[in-house]
Amino acid sequence: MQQSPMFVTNTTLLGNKHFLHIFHRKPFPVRGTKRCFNSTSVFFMSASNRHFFVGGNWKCNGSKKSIRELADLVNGIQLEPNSGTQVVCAPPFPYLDFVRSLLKKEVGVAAQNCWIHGNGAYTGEVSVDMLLDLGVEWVILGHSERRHIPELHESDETIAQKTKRALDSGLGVILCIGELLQEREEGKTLDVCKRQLGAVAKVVKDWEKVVVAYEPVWAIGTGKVATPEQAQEVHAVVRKWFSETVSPQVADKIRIIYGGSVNGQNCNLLAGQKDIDGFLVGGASLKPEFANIVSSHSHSQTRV
Ligand SMILES: O=C(CO)COP(=O)(O)O
Repeated sequence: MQQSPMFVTNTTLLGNKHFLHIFHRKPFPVRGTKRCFNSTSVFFMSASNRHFFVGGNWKCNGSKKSIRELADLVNGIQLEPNSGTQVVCAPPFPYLDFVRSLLKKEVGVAAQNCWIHGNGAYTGEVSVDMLLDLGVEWVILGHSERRHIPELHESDETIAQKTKRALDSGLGVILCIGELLQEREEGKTLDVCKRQLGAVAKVVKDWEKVVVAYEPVWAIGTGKVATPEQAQEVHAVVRKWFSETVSPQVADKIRIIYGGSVNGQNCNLLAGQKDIDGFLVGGASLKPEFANIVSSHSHSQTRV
């Protein structure tokens, strides 16, 4: 005889993440057993209420045709109800307006850079006011390509001033930090990250609209992803730095996301780490696997 379905739920805390466990009776009891439940565990909220954040950094890629296709792909991603996951796409400057008009409103748009000053006689630059005028909500600052490509070579101080200008005007900032391979090999990873953050902390007091992206330079575009343990170690130190240097409240609230060769395969393990609150994705954000990365927080510890 078929039994009526029965659901039992409870919740547990793993790391900083709450899981809802749903036990459902199998349609037919296994012979000789009375207990016959399958269980499904579903991640539903960070204990600290940090919503998962996934940014797609499209870098210097795209055409009107390919960007239209990519926007269709992003619009097709089903954001899990109540997950609070935030998705933001960062196209090159000339496509910002086009992308804002194509993407559904739940998906944010970020610029990949902004000018350090306001409007004026600055040939070739794009001001924060212009970004706001286009409905852009975020800007990526301090990306390693802007710090380290010799023709660009932005300093910690320049990045800090840009961050201040963007925040003062009401934009959110995805602030990238991270060490070069040589710096990692010399054991300087944590010092480099703290130095880069420290420059910003000198001029920024309100961190409400900042997401920190830890992007080890050796992992960017190389296929050499940091292990979940390597990333978690740095994220934990960064959070501790916020607690000691800014405040425990900011440390608890601020999203620290990981970037560097994230793809549809490695995202779940990374997303399961206590202090990894999302991703900044380069190459894989141009492909269908971006959808897997967006939903990785809910699969990071799912057991069926
Ligand atoms: O630079 C990155 C995101 O900003 C990461 O790039 P990849 O994901 O291509 O390694």
